[in-house]
Amino acid sequence: MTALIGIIMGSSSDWETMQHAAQTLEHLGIPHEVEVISAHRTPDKLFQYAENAADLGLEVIIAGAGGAAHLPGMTAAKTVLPVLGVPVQSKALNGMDSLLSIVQMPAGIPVGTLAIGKPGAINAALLAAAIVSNKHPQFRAALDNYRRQQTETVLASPDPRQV
Ligand SMILES: Nc1c(C(=O)O)ncn1[C@@H]1O[C@H](COP(=O)(O)O)[C@@H](O)[C@H]1O
Repeated sequence: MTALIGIIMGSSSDWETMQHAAQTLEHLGIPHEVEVISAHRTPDKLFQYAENAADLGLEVIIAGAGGAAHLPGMTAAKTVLPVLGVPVQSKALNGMDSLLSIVQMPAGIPVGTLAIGKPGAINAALLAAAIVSNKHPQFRAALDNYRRQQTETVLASPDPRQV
């Protein structure tokens, strides 16, 4: 099966965060691809990627970027595929800049914005998995299993006063 989910990020320095999206999809067994693409530094590559994404079989795009994080919004401007934005934690402003520049899209061009950093990257993958499961229900079992394991881990956790 070709990749159903595309993970893109503004810089290879975002990989530390975005690897958690890739690892989550790996764990769920959902075909995905990863690329570094920047709306600022490689605008032509971004336009080409977003315009061709649906034809190449992608069903959801996860876009992570930090600082002036225009990548998710510009991707959404060039495709009607669902775009999930992950604000990468920036050094200067702790990711508030990333968050606000991704979440405050004008009406008409939606980006589903997740939390800053690793939790956002993991949840973007889980949400993308839920979206593709509508068309590919075989992945739903993996999602159910992920939830079950999580619940079991919490229920099995020791009394925090003894740790
Ligand atoms: N926000 C964007 C975009 C974009 O939105 O197109 N391209 C790169 N960047 C961000 O710049 C930060 C610093 O990048 P470098 O580490 O390469 O200097 C990264 O978090 C990246 O996502």
